[in-house]
Amino acid sequence: MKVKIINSSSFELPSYGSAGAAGMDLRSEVDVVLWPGLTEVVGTGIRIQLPKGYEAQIRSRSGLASRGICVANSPGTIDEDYRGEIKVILINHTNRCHKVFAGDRIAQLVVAPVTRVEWVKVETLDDTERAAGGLGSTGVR
Ligand SMILES: O=c1ccn([C@H]2C[C@H](O)[C@@H](COP(=O)(O)OP(=O)(O)OP(=O)(O)O)O2)c(=O)[nH]1
Ligand SMILES: [Mg+2]
Repeated sequence: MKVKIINSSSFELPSYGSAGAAGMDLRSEVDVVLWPGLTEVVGTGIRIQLPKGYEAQIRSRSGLASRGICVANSPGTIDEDYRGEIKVILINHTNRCHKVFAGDRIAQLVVAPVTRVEWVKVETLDDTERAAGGLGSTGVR
């Protein structure tokens, strides 16, 4: 997949953390402080060109999420036609400041196929057993 490094040539590209990892770990390009309860948009220093028919999802790393540092819009959507810097919207759910240093792995990028549909306007939809039941209609436990 094509990647453009925005600033430094010694920049470490996102990489898979294990042989079977679904996501590549994204690194912060900057030092930044995440204030308690607030979001911060954090640059990763890369621009990418997704293969046709694919999107990328930005997801939290569980190790950080378990300590209250999450991707606010997880999964963030990177469109196939986006050519800007990949940015990670982090939120600090804790009551303390959290420091991110340049090079820290802050999120993960999962590349996934996209399905697109076209609308067909109708008057009725096929019946199902569920019908309009939702929001816990099958029970909560
Ligand atoms: O976490 C994210 C989410 C989005 N983007 C970039 C890539 C994506 O293709 C573009 C638009 O994202 P989205 O469609 O989620 O945001 P929007 O609020 O609908 O903005 P737009 O009007 O630009 O589509 O912003 C990021 O860099 N990080
Ligand atoms: Mg959009």
